[in-house]
Amino acid sequence: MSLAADPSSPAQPPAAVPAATAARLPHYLRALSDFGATVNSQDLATAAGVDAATLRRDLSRLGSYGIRGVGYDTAVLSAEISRALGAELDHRVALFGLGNLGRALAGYAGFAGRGFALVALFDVDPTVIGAALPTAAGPLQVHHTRDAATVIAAERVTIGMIAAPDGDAQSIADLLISAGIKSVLSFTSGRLDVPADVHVRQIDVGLEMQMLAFHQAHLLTPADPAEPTPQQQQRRSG
Ligand SMILES: NC(=O)c1ccc[n+]([C@@H]2O[C@H](COP(=O)([O-])OP(=O)(O)OC[C@H]3O[C@@H](n4cnc5c(N)ncnc54)[C@H](O)[C@@H]3O)[C@@H](O)[C@H]2O)c1
Repeated sequence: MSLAADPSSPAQPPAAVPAATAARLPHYLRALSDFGATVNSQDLATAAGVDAATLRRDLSRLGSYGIRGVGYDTAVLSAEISRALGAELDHRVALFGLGNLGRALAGYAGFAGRGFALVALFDVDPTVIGAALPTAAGPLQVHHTRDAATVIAAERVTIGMIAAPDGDAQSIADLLISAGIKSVLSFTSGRLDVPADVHVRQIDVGLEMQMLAFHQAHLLTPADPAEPTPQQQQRRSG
């Protein structure tokens, strides 16, 4: 009995999946790992933090409809979502910057299960160049950033990850682009100037903290009731 689309069918073209749906797919995939052989849409939606209608609409875009009264086959649905996310592809990642953050990323074991292999490490610090840095997948030699073009080609890197100081991010991005890399994940703050066909995801932790501070400030200081509403202001001035 097939509860979802045949996993041997070809992957959906990315254009068929709206960006908002694509952004929710990793959450569904993570949530699916908490369930047994089948899961109903309400339980999966709750675990993923969305409403059931959104989940059903998102999954229908992948061709997965589930079965009334039974739900979704978790293994089939996981394969379906992984394929839509390109997780079955061999994503080979190069990491630039092996300081506090870079070492933590290199040691994170969670990338491999999602189809990402860390295959190249770069830094400019002479004390680490040539050393074998421990990573989740075993020790990996650190190269100098100036050798990136050669190593990226040899290691068939497809994704560049930047955990170097903010001021070095653009030059590293330029280097990645000239080496043919189209996908960049940067933990630095500040805009990166890249061609239109290069996809940059930026994780600025400081910015995220500021957003939390903003919400916190508004939670703690609710709008002053003495403050006139825009409508009241308009009436007064009118
Ligand atoms: N540590 C954190 O918790 C944290 C959190 C959020 C964001 N960040 C950002 O991540 C980046 C790295 O932070 P960190 O704390 O790991 O810094 P860090 O100073 O500990 O490490 C930076 C590393 O980058 C290397 N480096 C410098 N120029 C380079 C280049 N051209 N190519 C490759 N490597 C180069 C340095 O030699 C060093 O090993 C910064 O942009 C920082 O703002 C850090």
